[in-house]
Amino acid sequence: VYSPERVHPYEMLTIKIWVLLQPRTLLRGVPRSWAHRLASLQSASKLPEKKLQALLFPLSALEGQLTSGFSIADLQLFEPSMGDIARAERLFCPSAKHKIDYFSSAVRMDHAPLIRQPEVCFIGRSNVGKSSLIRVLFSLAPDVEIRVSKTPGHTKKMNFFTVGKAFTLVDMPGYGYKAPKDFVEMVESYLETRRNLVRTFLLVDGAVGIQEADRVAIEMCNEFGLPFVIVMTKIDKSRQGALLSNLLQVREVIKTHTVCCYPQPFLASSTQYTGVHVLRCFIAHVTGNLPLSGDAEQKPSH
Ligand SMILES: Nc1nc2c(ncn2[C@@H]2O[C@H](COP(=O)(O)OP(=O)(O)OP(=O)(O)O)[C@@H](O)[C@H]2O)c(=O)[nH]1
Ligand SMILES: [Mg+2]
Repeated sequence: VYSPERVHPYEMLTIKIWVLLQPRTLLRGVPRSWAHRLASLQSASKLPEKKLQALLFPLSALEGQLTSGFSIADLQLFEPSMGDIARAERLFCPSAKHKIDYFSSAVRMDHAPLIRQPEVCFIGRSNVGKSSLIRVLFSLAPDVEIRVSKTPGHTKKMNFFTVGKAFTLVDMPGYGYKAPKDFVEMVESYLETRRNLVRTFLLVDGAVGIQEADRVAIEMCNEFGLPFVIVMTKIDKSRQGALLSNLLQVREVIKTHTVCCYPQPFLASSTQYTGVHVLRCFIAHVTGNLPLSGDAEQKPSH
């Protein structure tokens, strides 16, 4: 899995976390050659503390830009420890007993696989970066093929991926511009009827904020009583000022127009890997695969 040519430089962070935290505990059960390779790659992962913090918790990096009267602490509710992050990473790492794989696709609900394990799905406008984010979430399982494209409307079906027996993740076609014709029939009925759906990730472009089509999607989540969470994507492309004002807009919408939305928006960049590790941890947590240690558990997590 960890062939050096295939590992993104920021994925080294995972390795760093693993090796720096309890190597004996965490690497127990990992094949010897693999453990050696991890250790030898560790030297390549010397991220300075501040950069590490910004990479893991991008909200914190915005702290300095905020006006008085508003603090990131009000917003950043999900703060897993490094140990939690490391444990979540293991779930995203395939092994002989824990296969991470594409499972099937569906264009209608009666074609959706009958899987009982907890499920999360990714929705958002076409081109917002759903498939790209899923691809980096699965970067520790490089054999899982996820197609992304510059052209909006690329993902045409609901694509199901299984993460061992732990959970399923669904990549959805986008809404808005170039949405597939059967989008409503496909995605709305999925959201309305899928019993094992434990969390919906609604992706919003960090550079443009919540658009009209997103408001419709939020309304739909409210109507179906779905627990959902907003993820702001492509934050590497967004100017800090724009990102900040869009973040405040998202926060306001969550406060005033949502019923079951997680109060914290997440920030992510699929090219820089920003926010990806914490998202893995959040997914592991909401699918019931990761009881959190310490502080994070005491914070609200509806
Ligand atoms: N700079 C930057 N580009 C991104 C990021 N995420 C996605 N992109 C680009 O945005 C484009 C669309 O990405 P996709 O992941 O295919 O978007 P999608 O939401 O799955 O789109 P549909 O399947 O058409 O609904 C691609 O050209 C990606 O390379 C990001 O975090 N940063
Ligand atoms: Mg897609």
